Amino acid sequence: MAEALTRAGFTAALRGLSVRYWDTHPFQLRLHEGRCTRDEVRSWVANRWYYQRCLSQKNGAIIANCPLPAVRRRWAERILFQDGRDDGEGGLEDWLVLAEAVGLSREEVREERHVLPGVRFAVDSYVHFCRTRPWTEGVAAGLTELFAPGHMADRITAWQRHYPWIKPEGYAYFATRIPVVEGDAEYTLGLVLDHCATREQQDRAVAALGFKCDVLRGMLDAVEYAAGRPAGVR
Ligand SMILES: O=C(O)c1cc(C(=O)O)c2c(n1)C(=O)C(=O)c1cc(C(=O)O)[nH]c1-2
Repeated sequence: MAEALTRAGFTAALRGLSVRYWDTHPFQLRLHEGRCTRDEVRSWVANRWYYQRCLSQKNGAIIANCPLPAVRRRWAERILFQDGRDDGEGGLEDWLVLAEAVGLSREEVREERHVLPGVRFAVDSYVHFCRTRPWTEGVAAGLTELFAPGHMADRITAWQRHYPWIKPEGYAYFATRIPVVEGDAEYTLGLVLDHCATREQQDRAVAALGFKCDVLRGMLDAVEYAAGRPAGVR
């Protein structure tokens, strides 16, 4: 087996996957350039709901697979972030506010009426991955958060410029998430660097992050394919 990478080398291998992140996907480019219709913006929001609503289940799976109390304790904060401490609080609630701000009803989003098969398959495979792989790989898959903050900030600027019809309260999710995501990503990177010591573990962590990039891009492939096609003939 090849020698383990240095911390710097391993970090560079993980960060190098930024080229596979979803910020350069054709749908994402169109969305940020203001070339999406209202229905396409709504489709992105309604489909992304499925990802949001599965995050706590995949985080629960990582916790279930992790034998370290300190890691479990910290990871549990992510579940509270999405689910809130009570009904009507947390990231999922903020996502429903975003849904309403783009003209969707809570019911149609919650009932997953617009969730496309490809999005379901991609997100379900992420949850399955975190259930069945060692916790270090589940954690490494979450490292797309290293690439997310700039992209999320660009999204707010682009949407405000190009889609003035979106109600401003819709941005609450991103406003709350952006300051948290950087800290989360740095913590996660430290965990992966500390706990993936052999070359084999390091390679698996890089592969996990690559897999996660595919999950995100797979979601957008489905949304882009469905764009402009009436339901029923997709
Ligand atoms: O808006 C985005 O572009 C974006 C991307 C990602 C990501 O890269 O997976 C996450 C989020 N947002 C996010 O809000 C979030 O809570 C989140 C959790 C995770 C994860 O894999 O655990 N990714 C992301």
